[in-house]
Amino acid sequence: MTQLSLFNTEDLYEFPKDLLEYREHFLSRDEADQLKNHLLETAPWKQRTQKMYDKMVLTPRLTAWYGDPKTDYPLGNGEVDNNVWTPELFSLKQRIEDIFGYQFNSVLLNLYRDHNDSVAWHQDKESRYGKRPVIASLSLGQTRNFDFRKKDHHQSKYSLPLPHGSLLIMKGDLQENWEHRIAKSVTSMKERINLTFRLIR
Ligand SMILES: O=C(O)CCC(=O)C(=O)O
Ligand SMILES: [Fe+2]
Repeated sequence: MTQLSLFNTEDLYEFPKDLLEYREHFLSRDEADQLKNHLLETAPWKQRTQKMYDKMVLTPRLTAWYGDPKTDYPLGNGEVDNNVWTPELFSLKQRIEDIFGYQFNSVLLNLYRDHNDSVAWHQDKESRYGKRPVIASLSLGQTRNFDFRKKDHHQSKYSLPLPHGSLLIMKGDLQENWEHRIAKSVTSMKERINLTFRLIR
C-alpha cells in the first residue's frame, strides 16, 4: 500500500498495513466540494453528550446519523438520532460498497467546526458493531491528522493526514488493538466533515 503516508514517531513497529485501505482521491474535488456544501446546509447537526469520569459533557464537535431503520445512534441525553438516507448519502454508500465489497447500513457524520473541535482517543468497539468491524471513513474540507496509537503501547503512534475527498477503510483488528483520535490543533483550522459508514447488527 504505497500511497499510505504514515509516518511513525518511534521506529518500534511497522504500522500493520492489513488494517487500513486508503484512497487519497476517492472523490474528485468537485464532488467533494458539492457534498461538503450539501451536508453543511442540510444535515441536522447536533451536539451530543458523553460521560467523562462521572460527568456528562458536550462532545467538542457536532454529529448527525443516517441509516436503515433500527440503526439508532444514542445522543447521550436519552434521545437517539436516526435520519432516513438522503439520495446523496445512499448513493455514496453504494459506491463505496461496490468498489470495496463491504456492506454498511448507517453513517455517522462528524462536523469539526474549527481547530478547537476534536474526538478523543477511542476505539469503535461495541457489541453492535460485531467483531472486526469494517468502517469506511470519508473526509471533506480541512485536512486534519488522524492519529493512531497502540492500545497496550502508547508510544507506538502513527499519524495520517486526511485531505478533502479521501477515503480510509479501517478493518481487521484495528478497533481491537489500536485507538484513534482527531486532536485539537494549536493553529487555526477551517471546518471539516467526516463520514464513517458502519454496519450495525
Ligand atoms: O473524524 C474522523 O476522522 C474520525 C471520527 C471517529 O473516529 C468516529 O466518529 O468514531
Ligand atoms: Fe472512531
